[in-house]
Amino acid sequence: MAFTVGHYLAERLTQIGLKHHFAVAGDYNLILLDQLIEHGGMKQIYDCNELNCSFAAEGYARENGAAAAVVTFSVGAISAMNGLGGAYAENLPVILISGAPNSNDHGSGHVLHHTIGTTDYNYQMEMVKHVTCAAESITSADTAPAKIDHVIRTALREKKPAYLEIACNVASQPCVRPGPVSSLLSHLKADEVSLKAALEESLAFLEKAQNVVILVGSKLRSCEALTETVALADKLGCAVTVMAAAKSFFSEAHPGFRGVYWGEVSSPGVEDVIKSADAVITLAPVWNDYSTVGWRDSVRGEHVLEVDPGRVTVSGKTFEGFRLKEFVAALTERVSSKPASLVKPYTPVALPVADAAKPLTNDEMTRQINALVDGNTTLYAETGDSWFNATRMHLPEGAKVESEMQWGHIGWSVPSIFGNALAAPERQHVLMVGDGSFQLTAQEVAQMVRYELPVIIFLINNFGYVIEIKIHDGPYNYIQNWDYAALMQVFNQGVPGVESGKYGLGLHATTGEELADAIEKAKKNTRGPTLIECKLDQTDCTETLVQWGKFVAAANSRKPA
Ligand SMILES: C/C(NCc1cnc(C)nc1N)=C(/S)[C@H](O)COP(=O)(O)OP(=O)(O)O
Ligand SMILES: [Mg+2]
Repeated sequence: MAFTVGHYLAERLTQIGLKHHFAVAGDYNLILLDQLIEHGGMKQIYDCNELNCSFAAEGYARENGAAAAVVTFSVGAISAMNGLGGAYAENLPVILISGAPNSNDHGSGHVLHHTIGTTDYNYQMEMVKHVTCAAESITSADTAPAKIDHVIRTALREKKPAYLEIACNVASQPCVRPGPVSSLLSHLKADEVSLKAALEESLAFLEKAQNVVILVGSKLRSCEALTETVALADKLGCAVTVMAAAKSFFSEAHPGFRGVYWGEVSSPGVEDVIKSADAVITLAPVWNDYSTVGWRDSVRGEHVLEVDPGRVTVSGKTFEGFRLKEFVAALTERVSSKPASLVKPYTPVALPVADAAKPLTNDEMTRQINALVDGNTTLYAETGDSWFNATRMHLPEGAKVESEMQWGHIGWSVPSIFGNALAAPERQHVLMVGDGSFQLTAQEVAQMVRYELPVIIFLINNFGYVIEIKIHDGPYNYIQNWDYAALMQVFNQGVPGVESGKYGLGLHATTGEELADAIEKAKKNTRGPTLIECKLDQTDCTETLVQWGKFVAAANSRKPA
């Protein structure tokens, strides 16, 4: 078997740790899909559409560190670009690979199908450059290795999505074989002078402080510094708080954990922990309109040691030329203990057990889901009140929470948890998704049925876009109601004569008792997803959402300057 361009790509993707890639077929990518299968290093997983394909890859990258999605030209890739926007916003190295027109067609004046009908097919490359850190077009085998290596190395180094388009007549062309993958995985060497200067300035800043607190931000995972952060917390012996989008990036079982900081809508007592500190170490935060509660609050200023990806700012000076993980490790070496901020004990707020026979409430649903979460659970929180429900949960050691608070594309969670479950089949996957979000990508549950993934889906049916209702109400926030649980009968149709792909389970829960019973059934359904449709009153949402929604609405309605 000749080694081809498609094999080279497959070899590199396998070398960086991919065991799967996601795809939607189209005539521009069929030969490439054959090459990827022929190579044998990864399982090819199919999605219902290219938006879901790109989000499934995003979810895979959350667990696996990187991912790849293969789509057809233009009609496929432009849909997938939405998922790339999400991967860019959430700092995830997803490689989008698009089949592309025959290399002989460029400059030929040919009008091709699936294009916008012009004779210049470059518009896709121009578009995708805005949501990637590297983008290359492969129209010949001899240039393929350098372009493939550049795109993969850049994506891994910058933790951002990247893009390749491969002409449909090139994927099966003979190609040289790749060398060691180490050249794609290496990082730039730190500037020791700058690192040392940043360290000295930071130590002097912390030496003067009494009440030191760490605030963990949402970019910390993509900086690969979660372990280093625990070591710093242990050495300082201080309080550690997390931002909502960084929920689970620091263990809530750690003695220093003190809750979620979110300005005025923080967990009880946490705002005071931050406000009473005379030194806050912020680790890779994102201060956007949502995390600042409508620009009302951020933790910045002279009392803050700002540690960002590749930059430290403290005492009026700024330093760069090293990775966050290198700085945190070096700081841990030299910093002295600062336990003053730990004086107050931390007791998470426990939700009361409701009367099981009464209509189901948001609090009771959240309480029961929290009880289901164990150290082996990955809990997905879709945009909506699910964010606030996840934020108020208390997590056991090892539990993970996935959210998308920067991009905030409703429906993201269904395909993303599908990809995440494929990356970590040994973990329990639990999804909290609202009725409005679910309607955008519901069909990807069929793939969970097909691949027999026992994802437990809490479909929160509060009859509309409640988060939007709280921000600004109008007729546009009300949607057609579905029988969501009944969808499983539709998806269980399976292929006649084929045993697999028929074990989805759909259940309704209108009381605490019904929900408890449904959860027990879901835990026993190991050969397919279980969707539990939780019916809630439309007015039943978290108080935090109501407060936060008001402030965000006020920010949105600022008069033009
Ligand atoms: C419509 C929209 N956001 C606007 C929006 C519209 N389109 C896309 C792709 N992404 C978005 N965030 C949002 S948050 C809805 O309240 C979600 O409704 P649902 O899933 O039902 O959750 P809640 O009821 O808890 O709000
Ligand atoms: Mg809703």
